[in-house]
Amino acid sequence: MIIQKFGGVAMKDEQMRLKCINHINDGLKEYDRIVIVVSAIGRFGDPYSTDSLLNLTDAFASSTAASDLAVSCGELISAAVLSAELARAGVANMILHGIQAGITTAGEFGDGTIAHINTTPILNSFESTRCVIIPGFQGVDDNNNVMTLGRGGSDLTAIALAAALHASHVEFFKDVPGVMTNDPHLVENCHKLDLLKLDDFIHLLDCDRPIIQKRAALHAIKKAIPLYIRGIASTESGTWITP
Ligand SMILES: Nc1ncnc2c1ncn2[C@@H]1O[C@H](COP(=O)(O)OP(=O)(O)O)[C@@H](O)[C@H]1O
Ligand SMILES: N[C@@H](CC(=O)OP(=O)(O)O)C(=O)O
Repeated sequence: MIIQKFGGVAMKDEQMRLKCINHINDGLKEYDRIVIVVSAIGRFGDPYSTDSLLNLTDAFASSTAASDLAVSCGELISAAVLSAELARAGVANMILHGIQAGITTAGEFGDGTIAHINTTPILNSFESTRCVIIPGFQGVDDNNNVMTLGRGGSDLTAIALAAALHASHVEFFKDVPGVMTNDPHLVENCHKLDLLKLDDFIHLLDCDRPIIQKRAALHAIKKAIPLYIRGIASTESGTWITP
């Protein structure tokens, strides 16, 4: 089993999602079961992106629980869109969301942590499909309230699921060909790294827009989960990050 994570940029429009579907089909050729973790579609300004949902009303400042419920819908919409487009492409799949996904959170609304993952619903789903989609960035707390995991939290969803399900690794699909020596959108003449240790990777995440969420990478270190970061639009090999 592998986990494939598609972020907001990979999911941003139908053309990009066709690339996601190709990567999912490639994954299904090689692995018997795939868990797909998706983030909300697009970035600020796109209607169902996390930032757009966060800005629906200033009143969210008065209820972080209400804010989390609204913002979590971005990942639900994204999961539903990908599920339908996969089905249209002939790829059988199933979505597990909310309480169905078995992800229990703790902590504060807007910045929760994953306290526990009950893998039974996902494992049961694999009896009828090889492809399970989980909306990232969220879980439900002990009172069944939806709670989000902090910005970039779909990365944590993906890595925590890999640990709980004993997946072989997590694949991330990005708008860059892999992990570079620096953020290529900020620094010229960076080059791609082929192989990296998690302990060295963590130092590349102390920036405004890290390639994956630092909290997620720390979880990968704790649980010894290999990561593979590659370009959504390229066939060239990406970066392996190993424990
Ligand atoms: N060392 C790095 N190598 C490559 N990209 C980096 C690096 N550091 C930061 N980035 C940034 O990470 C971005 C990809 O992450 P992000 O946009 O969060 O993806 P996603 O949509 O999957 O969440 C790149 O566009 C790049 O600007
Ligand atoms: N959509 C959430 C969670 C996330 O991880 O998104 P992305 O994978 O697009 O960075 C956010 O913007 O914070």
